[in-house]
Amino acid sequence: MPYVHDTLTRLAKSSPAQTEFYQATEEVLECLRPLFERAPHYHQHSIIERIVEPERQVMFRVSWVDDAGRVQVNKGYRVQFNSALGPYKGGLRFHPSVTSGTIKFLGFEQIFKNALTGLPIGGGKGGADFDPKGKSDNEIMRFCQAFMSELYRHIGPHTDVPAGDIGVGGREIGYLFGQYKRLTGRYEGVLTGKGLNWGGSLGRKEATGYGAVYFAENMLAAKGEALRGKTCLVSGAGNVAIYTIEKLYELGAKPVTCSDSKGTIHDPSGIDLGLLKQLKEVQRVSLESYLHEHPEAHYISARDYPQDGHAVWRIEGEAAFPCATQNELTEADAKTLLANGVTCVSEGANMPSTKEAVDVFLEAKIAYGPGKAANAGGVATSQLEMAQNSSMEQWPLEKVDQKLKQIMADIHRQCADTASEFGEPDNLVLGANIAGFRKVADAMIEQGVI
Ligand SMILES: NC(=O)C1=CN([C@@H]2O[C@H](COP(=O)(O)OP(=O)(O)OC[C@H]3O[C@@H](n4cnc5c(N)ncnc54)[C@H](OP(=O)(O)O)[C@@H]3O)[C@@H](O)[C@H]2O)C=CC1
Ligand SMILES: N=C(CCC(=O)O)C(=O)O
Repeated sequence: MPYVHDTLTRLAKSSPAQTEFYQATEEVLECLRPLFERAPHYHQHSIIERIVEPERQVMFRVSWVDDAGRVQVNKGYRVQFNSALGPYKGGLRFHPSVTSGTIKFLGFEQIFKNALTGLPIGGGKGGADFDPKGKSDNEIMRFCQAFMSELYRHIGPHTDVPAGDIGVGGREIGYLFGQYKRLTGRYEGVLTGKGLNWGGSLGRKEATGYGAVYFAENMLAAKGEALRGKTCLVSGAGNVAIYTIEKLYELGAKPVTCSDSKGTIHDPSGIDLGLLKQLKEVQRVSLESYLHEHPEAHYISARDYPQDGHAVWRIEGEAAFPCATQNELTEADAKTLLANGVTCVSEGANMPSTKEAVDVFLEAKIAYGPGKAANAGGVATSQLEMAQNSSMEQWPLEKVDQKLKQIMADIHRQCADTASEFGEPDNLVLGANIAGFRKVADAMIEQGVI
């Protein structure tokens, strides 16, 4: 299929440093080969040449003053990747590792993730190389105000609606929203993840983690199994990890790990969720403090991680939920997980498994849910927040959670049905990529060459 090969070759040449973006596009395009053999019209419309190019990207300087009175400068980004299905929708990531390539990979994944939700939202993403760690609330506020002082020109409730991601939680959304309102004079649903008493949706904070667990439950149900009684491995200790752990407990599973950039906690009796929330949502401290209350737990410092992987995946468990960051789960980790008896992996993070790790999971035909399907509960509930904002309502939590459960079941069904349609019933990566792509590509064709 020269079409796919030529596009990938051109991408590799045009953006050699954007390895994560290339990784994300290579996975999708390789999955599309059987589709293009059945439906050559996508080639005639040059769809993949178009879909791998963002409709728009902005990069901007963010200057702000720290508490010591020093001027700081950061790079800000927003990629408005594809609006065939609706206004651009995707998070903002504040992390020192953010580059334009990071934002492009996240924005590209978002296109197909948002398509799978069945909701009218396109794909976008943004962020900055700003490190929130160790910053005072006032410094976070001044950075968010400076960041939004440029971003507001490019977003709106019917144009582009950002939300949270790594380093951007409720606090940051509040400061961003306040600055948007000050600059535009408009109170509107331009950000999601807002405060519950000023336009936020009940259930949004929990949605990504809850959704990843619902997706795992759907995958296991298809195999006549369930999470109840299973020992579960979770990475990360932020928004997605915390609420993944919360829902695992609710379904009768036992999450025994969590991790941050400094190390991993393994608590064989089960992670103390209340303590984890206190450490991470209130005190914003390292996981090492977990030991003060639970000296019987084990702490593995990041300095002692295996060379070829991460400590969390070397611990015994039955189901794994990577909820930290991209490429956190290597081929060696995947092989160890399988050897330890893991039969279910549901990705809360975006692209947490390396290509080689994905191949190991697919080869083993375990219940493997790729991030663009398994972690779509966050963006789906963000769209539910947009719907509430536009009708000036706030729905009860039960209604939001019921919709979330149904959306995750629908996503699983689409992925499973499409995988079977193309002869690989256990390959939800294939199913997710083809099902998401078809929706976007068909809309692009109907909307003309733009
Ligand atoms: N928030 C959302 O709505 C959604 C988020 N996601 C994805 O989920 C993942 C987690 O996001 P979220 O929970 O929101 O972010 P948070 O900032 O709340 O938490 C991120 C967690 O991952 C850890 N982490 C981040 N980067 C690294 C790294 N390079 N090495 C080791 N640990 C790391 C952080 O540790 P530390 O604090 O030490 O840096 C922290 O514990 C990301 O991949 C994100 O893109 C996907 C869908 C929706
Ligand atoms: N960070 C998110 C959430 C995006 C959103 O809620 O608009 C993601 O889907 O990766």
